[in-house]
Amino acid sequence: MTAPSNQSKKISQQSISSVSALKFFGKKLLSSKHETKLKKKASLPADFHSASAAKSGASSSKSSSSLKISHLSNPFAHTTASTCSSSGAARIPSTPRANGHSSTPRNVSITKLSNERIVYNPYGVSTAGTSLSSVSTSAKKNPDLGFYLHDGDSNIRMLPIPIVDPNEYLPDAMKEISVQMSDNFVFDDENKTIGWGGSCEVRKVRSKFRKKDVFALKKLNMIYDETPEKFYKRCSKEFIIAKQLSGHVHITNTFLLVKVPTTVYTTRGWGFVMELGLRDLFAMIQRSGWRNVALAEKFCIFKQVARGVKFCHDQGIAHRDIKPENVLLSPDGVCKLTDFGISDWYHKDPHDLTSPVKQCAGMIGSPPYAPPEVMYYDSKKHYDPQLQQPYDPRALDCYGLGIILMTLVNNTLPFMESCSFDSGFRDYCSAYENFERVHNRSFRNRGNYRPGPGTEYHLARNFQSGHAARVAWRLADPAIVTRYTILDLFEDPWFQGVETCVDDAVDDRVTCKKPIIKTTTYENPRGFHIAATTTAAATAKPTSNPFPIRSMVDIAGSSPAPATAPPPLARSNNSGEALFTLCETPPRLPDKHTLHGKRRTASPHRTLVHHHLNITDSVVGNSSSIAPSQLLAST
Ligand SMILES: Nc1ncnc2c1ncn2[C@@H]1O[C@H](COP(=O)(O)OP(=O)(O)OP(=O)(O)O)[C@@H](O)[C@H]1O
Repeated sequence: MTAPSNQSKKISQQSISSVSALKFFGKKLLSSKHETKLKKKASLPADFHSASAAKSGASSSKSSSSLKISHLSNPFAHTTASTCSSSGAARIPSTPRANGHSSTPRNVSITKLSNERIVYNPYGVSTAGTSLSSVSTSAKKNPDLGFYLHDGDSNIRMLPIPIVDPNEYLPDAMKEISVQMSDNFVFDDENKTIGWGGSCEVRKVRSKFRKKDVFALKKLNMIYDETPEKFYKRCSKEFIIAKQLSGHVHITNTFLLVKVPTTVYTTRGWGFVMELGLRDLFAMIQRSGWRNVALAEKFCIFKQVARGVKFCHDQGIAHRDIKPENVLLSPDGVCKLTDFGISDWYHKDPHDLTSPVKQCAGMIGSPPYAPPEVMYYDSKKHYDPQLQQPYDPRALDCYGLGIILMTLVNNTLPFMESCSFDSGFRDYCSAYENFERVHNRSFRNRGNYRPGPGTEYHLARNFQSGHAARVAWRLADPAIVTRYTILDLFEDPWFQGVETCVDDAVDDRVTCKKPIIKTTTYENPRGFHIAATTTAAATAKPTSNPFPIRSMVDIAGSSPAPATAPPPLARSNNSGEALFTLCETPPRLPDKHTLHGKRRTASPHRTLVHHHLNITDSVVGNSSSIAPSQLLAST
């Protein structure tokens, strides 16, 4: 791996000799309409790419690099408008929601909320002097959440007590009988952060009832001026999408949305209990040994990621932040998409997959993987507003796939940004047009499967196959109208012929270990804990749900019910006898019944033997418990 201190010399606009910078430049884009505050707090110098490159390697954790977009200001506002802008302003739900529900006082509060700006701060602290550059390198590497504990300062981003019950924000089908993390899980003794991102910290948690069952807890943090209400909406939307997609072999399973208590490990808030990934794809590519990985294995990884993207699109969801950091490798070596923080339903009516596609506007995604139509919204570039046209969010995912394929094969990013200010991108565009003009005039035509560019083209040189190069270039077509769609990709004969070591027909719900849920604790208005024993009968979803029946979109677009309204979910056994007992501390419950305690079945769906994990191990050493971000920090 390239040493961080050398990176500034090696990274140039034209070529990047190491993907170590990738994480740094893989920052999420900020909506141009919401960048005023960020400019003040996290402005990057004009010579950012060259001058900051050295720092980038040293601070390559996601938390130091990512600039979360501000479209999350009203993430649940699904309107009938054709534009699903990434900017909060464009997402004000002034029009009725697609489900036709009329305005309620809740809508009023949403409208008010959506006028507030969210500006991303990787550390969740919104002090006037805070900027990315002002955060110490050590803090970037290992953000210490200890300072969140100082609740007296209004700038400190800590959720007010009481933390809202996640069930209040979830559709009925996703409500859980247990929402307290500590009911069923304990933090791993290792006390290590295994990953972090713009608004989260990921730690290992263990089942209280079967210690060898380890999961990831993605503890979610508030960002900048985010209100608790916005926080809850943003996080529940991410959870709903992640949960909707769970069960596919190439999607990281997200099991529960839970309340996390303040402990020595972290501060109170919400968190996702997820399937634990071994490391992310970025951590693999970043290692020097990646260069020796056989092309067949790289193509296999690419195909797995593409299957994950296709599944998202088939479900009516655009991921919108496809990049190697958001691909986790399972302990079995299976590639799984994660991080649905800026994903969205892309149909006008999310429930109707035949309804028209919602167009997006604004900057979404992460620069090396974000296509030109997105980069036009970068206000710093001062593009003609005429170029800022609404775009199909699925095309963003396809472009990201193309850049991932180029990166996997070339062992480096093709260029920093897909815009005319980047000479590497300009060269790529020239090469693209040249190839089309000189070698294959119908290159961009649908159904043209003649070989793509060959060794004479810089960004096709290492493919060793004109067909593989064709797929990469067609996905990363700078022109959105001719770019491969996910269906085009799956029809491509070369892509179809790529062998994978994973059978995507396997239902991950069968193979993936799910957490055991045995204890349920609620706080009643008198402050007592109400602990419930889950029995076989109680494992069924509640029939007498105290929450009104609301659709996913309904919940997403509305404020939570008033704190006093919903009583805890009632449970009863077969005879109708209540299973709740009042006690001051939750009792330990007998290890008899489980909610999700299916045993993992046999093998991890291998059809062909590849060695992703062996490669990783040989490349990174015996580090199965080390998170990608730690690897980055330690190199
Ligand atoms: N289930 C998991 N198992 C293991 N590691 C994980 C898991 N989820 C996330 N990570 C690690 O934590 C990192 C951050 O997670 P994630 O991308 O979900 O956070 P985020 O805040 O949404 O990031 P971003 O800054 O891109 O928005 C990932 O890149 C990965 O390395």
